[in-house]
Amino acid sequence: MAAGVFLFVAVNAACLAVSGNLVSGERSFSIDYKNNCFLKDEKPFQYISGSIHYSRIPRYYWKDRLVKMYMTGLNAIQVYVPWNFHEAVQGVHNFTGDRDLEHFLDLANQTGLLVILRPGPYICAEWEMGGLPAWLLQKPNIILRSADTDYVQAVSNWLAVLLPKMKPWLYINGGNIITVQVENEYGSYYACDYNYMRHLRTLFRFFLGEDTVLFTTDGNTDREMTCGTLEGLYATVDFGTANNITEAFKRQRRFEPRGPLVNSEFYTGWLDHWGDPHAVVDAQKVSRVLGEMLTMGANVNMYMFEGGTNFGYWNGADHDTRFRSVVTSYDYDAPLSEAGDPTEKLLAIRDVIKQFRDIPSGPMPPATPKFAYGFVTLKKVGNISGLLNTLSPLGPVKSQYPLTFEELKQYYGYMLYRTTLPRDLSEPTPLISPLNGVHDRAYVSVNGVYQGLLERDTTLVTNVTGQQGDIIDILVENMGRVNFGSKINDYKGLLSNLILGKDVLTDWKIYPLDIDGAIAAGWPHSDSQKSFPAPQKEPSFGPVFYMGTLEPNGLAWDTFLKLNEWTKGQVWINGMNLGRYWPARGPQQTLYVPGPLLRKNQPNRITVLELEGAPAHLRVLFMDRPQLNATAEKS
Ligand SMILES: CCCCNC(=S)N1C[C@H](O)[C@@H](O)[C@@H](O)[C@H]1CO
Repeated sequence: MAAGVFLFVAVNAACLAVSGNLVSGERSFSIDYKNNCFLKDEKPFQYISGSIHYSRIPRYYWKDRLVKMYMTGLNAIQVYVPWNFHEAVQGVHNFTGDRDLEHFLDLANQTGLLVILRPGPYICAEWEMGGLPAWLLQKPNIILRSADTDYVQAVSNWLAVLLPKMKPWLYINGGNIITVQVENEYGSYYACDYNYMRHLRTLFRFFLGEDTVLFTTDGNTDREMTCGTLEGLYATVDFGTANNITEAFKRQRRFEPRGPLVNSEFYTGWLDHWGDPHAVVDAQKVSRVLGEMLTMGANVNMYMFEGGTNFGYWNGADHDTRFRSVVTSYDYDAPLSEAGDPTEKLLAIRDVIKQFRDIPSGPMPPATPKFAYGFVTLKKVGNISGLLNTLSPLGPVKSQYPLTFEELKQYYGYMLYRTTLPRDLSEPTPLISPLNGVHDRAYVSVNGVYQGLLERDTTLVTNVTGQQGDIIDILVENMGRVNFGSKINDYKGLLSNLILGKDVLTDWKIYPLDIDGAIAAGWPHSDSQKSFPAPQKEPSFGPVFYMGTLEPNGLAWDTFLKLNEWTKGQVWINGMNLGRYWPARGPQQTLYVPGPLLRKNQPNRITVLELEGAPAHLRVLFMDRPQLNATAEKS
């Protein structure tokens, strides 16, 4: 070890065994600024933690993942609380089923895992709008993550519900939550609003008490640490394998001269956007750098340890040079795979942890069984244009100019914008969004015949032909709201007018689409006695629904759905929205299907919305392994 590092380690080495004067049986968790460490019940404590997001794992698999993390030798887990997962509708809170946070905390407690809680209210996390509920955008000029009064009012109301639920779970109150993070990498946000952070500190202190260890996490620059930290909140940093550890912790020391070294997000992998090559991080590098940090006595949380899945519409997006939507899989090349399978990376990490603490004896629980159920051939249900009575039962909202999703109080999924052609268009005529106002993709049909698509930032024109009075349908897809940076106030739909040739399109009928509601109510399978288009096997174009049945075989094992030669769309099985598929763009080629979602002895209902083009064979394939790193050409 280089002399410089040795000196840094010597100076910052975690505290030696000190014994406090704890009243027997009293629990405490605090910071020892003299000896640079955490104290748990007055004894030195170094956490070795991993991030796991309950919102990305079906409830029935929570225990499986937690036990594997415990058997790896972790003594803590780190958990985000996505505000929008629990308050989809303003004022209506849901903590049941897959949202039963207290059950998750209890399972962690039973498993012997402490918890580092990160309730935000903003969490980033490649999660839809960084966890903020989209209904905040109903105030047109709201300044998110600031002292904006409407934002602060909504935040205060939310934390007044969440934090009292969390207080009994604090370690000092008999639970397993040892520390609580305030906001998330606030220093990376443009606002740098100390009044906002001070308000959050007041709220967290009010609801959680004076003894709870509150902290912040920021990325590795001085600006981030300057705007992200606040007196009374312990400043921690995050960095991955590419960073210099000594430099990173020196930056933490500039803001926390004394106290434990903490890397709150040690990146074990990375995220994928549609169209990216699949991100991977070398397992040996991860385990080596982990060992170096633990040797320094640092507290480390590995982000992610178990990534899981962005089911439904929960994926987020980034917007640096352009809008880039995050894929459905949150595998993250993490030590536990998306399906919860231990990887070589996990075993390498376990070998490192063994050098620092006893790890539980006994076998690592195996991967859950996977089954290749094989091919299912679907049949066409119909075009969206022809299904509006089912999908938009309340009918359209009429407006001279387009309205956004938020104005119609529909926050996720798809919306249909309909009007008529203002004149004959015998020649292909450009349809454009001059202000780049298509958020995020628009699929254009005339009289039900698909014409082409528009895409935010990248495809701003498509050609249309038809006759005056023909019906033009524009299906707009919300691809997930930006979760990082200044563009998180990410309105969806047609944000500005569309120009067709020299005409501004007006007099819209706008159809909110409740596809998930219709499918949950049994459509289209419950209509199976109704006649559907003849099952010709022909390629089709534009937004079309298909259905099929995976016949039961007495097994309900994990499986992976591959839509080979399909283009882009959404899948539901037995009413559950599995998320988006886009093999044409990749890198993800399969969707994770959790086994317990399937029925062993009844037909499993498959519904697919293909947005662009389905193959003539109309087949989908259930495989026994994932494929996350290929584009269609290479698959
Ligand atoms: C491409 C920009 C990514 C910005 N997010 C960053 S740096 N990250 C930090 C953030 O705190 C965490 O929630 C995750 O979002 C993580 C990336 O997985």
